[in-house]
Amino acid sequence: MILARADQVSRRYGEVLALDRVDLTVGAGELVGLLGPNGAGKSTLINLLVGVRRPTAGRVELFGADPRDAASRRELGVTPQETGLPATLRVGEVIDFVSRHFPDPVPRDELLDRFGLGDQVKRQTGGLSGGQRRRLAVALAFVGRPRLVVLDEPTTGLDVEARHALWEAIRGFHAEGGTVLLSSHYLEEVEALAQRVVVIGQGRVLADDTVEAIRGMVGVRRVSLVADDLPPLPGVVATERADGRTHLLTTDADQLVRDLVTAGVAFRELEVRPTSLEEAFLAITAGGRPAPATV
Ligand SMILES: Nc1ncnc2c1ncn2[C@@H]1O[C@H](COP(=O)(O)OP(=O)(O)OP(=O)(O)O)[C@@H](O)[C@H]1O
Repeated sequence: MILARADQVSRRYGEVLALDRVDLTVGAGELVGLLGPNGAGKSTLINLLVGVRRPTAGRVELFGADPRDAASRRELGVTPQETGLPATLRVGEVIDFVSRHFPDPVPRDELLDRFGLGDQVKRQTGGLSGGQRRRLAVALAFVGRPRLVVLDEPTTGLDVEARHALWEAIRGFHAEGGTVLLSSHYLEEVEALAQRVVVIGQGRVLADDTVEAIRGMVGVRRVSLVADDLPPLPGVVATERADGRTHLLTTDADQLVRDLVTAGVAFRELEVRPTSLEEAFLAITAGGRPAPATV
C-alpha cells in the first residue's frame, strides 16, 4: 500500500526549478532515506508531500488523497527542518498540548523516555539546548501514533550520542510497523537507518534503490595506489590524496589500471575496493544525470 506519492512533480520558485518531474512512492512499512546535497530539493519535496506547499505541475498524494486536505494528514507525523517551540512552555506542557489533538496519544512519560528527554520535563523549551529542542521537535512527530512520519534532517546539530538515541527511537517506530521518510545530509545516517535510498540532485531523482544497490549502481570502485606523478586519466570521477596514497574513484577500474600501465606510471601497492555509499553518492551527484532505476 502506498502512503505517499509524488507523480511527475515539479515545483518552481520564480526562476528556480526546485523539483523537475519527480516520481516517488513511499510504501507502508518502508524506511526511506532522501539524500542530496544542499539545495537539491529535499525540503521542497517533503513540503509538497505533507501539504505545506503546492506543486507547480504533477500530482502529490498522501494516504491516497490531497495532502493539502487536513483530513488526509490525520495519520501523519512531521518534523520540518526548522521548528519553533513556544519558549515559555515547559517540555511536558508542549507534549500535553500536542497530545490533546489526538485520540490515542503516546503517554507522555513513554515519549520522553523514548527520546531521552525524561529529565527535561519541567524545563521551559526556551532554556533547552539546541540538541534537546531538536529532539523534542522530532518526538512531537510521534505523539499521535502516526502511520507515516516525515522527518526533514532530524539529527542536524545533534552530537553523536543524541543522534544515536534518535536513531534508536526511529528504528523502534519502524520495527513496530511504522513508515518513515527522512531526509539527511549524513550518509552514515541513511546507511544506518534506511533500506531504500532516494538520491536527489538539482531537483531530479538521480537514483532510487536499496542502500546496497546504490553503492553498486554506478559500479564505482576506489583504485588506490602510491605513485609520484599521474597523467590525466579518463573515467576518474574524483581524486583524493591522503597518507602518501592517491585514491581514484572510477566507474571502470579495469580500464583505469590498463591506462596506468599503458601510460607507464610507476605505481606501487595497488588496491581496488568497492565504494562506500558516500563515494557512490558523490559519483551520482557529480554526474548530474539520472542513473538507471535498477541494475
Ligand atoms: N521559498 C523559496 N523561495 C525561493 N527559492 C526557494 C525556496 N525554497 C527553496 N528554494 C530553492 O529551491 C531549491 C531547492 O531547495 P530545497 O530547500 O528544497 O533543497 P534541500 O535539498 O532541502 O536543501 P538543504 O539540504 O540545503 O536543506 C534551492 O535552489 C532553493 O534555493
